[in-house]
Amino acid sequence: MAAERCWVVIPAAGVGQRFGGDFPKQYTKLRGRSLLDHCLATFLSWPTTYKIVVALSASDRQFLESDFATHPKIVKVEGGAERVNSVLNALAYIDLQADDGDWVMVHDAARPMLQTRDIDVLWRARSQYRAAILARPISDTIKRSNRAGVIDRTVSREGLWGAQTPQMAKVEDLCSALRAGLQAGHNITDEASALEAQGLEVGLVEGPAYNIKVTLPDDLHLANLWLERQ
Ligand SMILES: Nc1ccn([C@@H]2O[C@H](COP(=O)(O)OP(=O)(O)OP(=O)(O)O)[C@@H](O)[C@H]2O)c(=O)n1
Ligand SMILES: C[C@](O)(CO)[C@H](O)COP(=O)(O)O
Repeated sequence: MAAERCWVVIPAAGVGQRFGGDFPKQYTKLRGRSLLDHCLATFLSWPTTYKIVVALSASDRQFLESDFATHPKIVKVEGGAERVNSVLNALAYIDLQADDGDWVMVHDAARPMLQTRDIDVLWRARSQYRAAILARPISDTIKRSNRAGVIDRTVSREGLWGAQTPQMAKVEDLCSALRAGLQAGHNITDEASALEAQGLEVGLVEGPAYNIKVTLPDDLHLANLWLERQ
């Protein structure tokens, strides 16, 4: 039986509005390397990566400075208006090349701390689930606010997880789920939500606390603190 292939999609066409700054946050340096390049380096060092499809803004000129701008395993596609559109554009490329049964992992360029050992944990879950994601059980007490920014009520955290990435599925499943979700007008903020909407079982695989998404400036400080402990 041929070795199972895993494609990788890195959505990296965002503007980083919440992060601020003069350029898109995926090009912010963390220990001298851009957030995006941290992700690319990790997946390039994972032996099962088949190809990496990076979705970039049409106006992106900074990827040319990436350490991996001309890497043979990396393909560039144009991103879209929302993250889901960027992912779907990358999948459209993969769909033309994928063999039946190929897997794909989608990982945010804004999550630079992922390690190959974390990818291995998710990859091993394919024996148990047809789709799975890294996620973290919620440990804080959860509050829902009212319009005045006051606690409206406490929400049980029982069974609540914070979704991370990578999110893994069969190429054909993810392509059809995202297309169906968009067609139905769903607000798709991660791959799992589209798969769930199609009735697919998506496994939850515990991811590391350090696999944070750099969304706000403070998140970059947190990432640096984690790296100091490595
Ligand atoms: N149209 C978009 C929007 C987002 N992303 C990517 O999706 C990932 C997660 O999105 P997020 O953290 O929200 O990044 P931004 O959209 O850039 O942030 P903001 O919402 O603050 O603008 C990022 O790697 C981002 O580059 C993308 O490829 N295409
Ligand atoms: C995909 C994701 O990282 C899972 O938590 C998250 O949904 C991305 O959200 P964003 O607003 O596009 O950063």
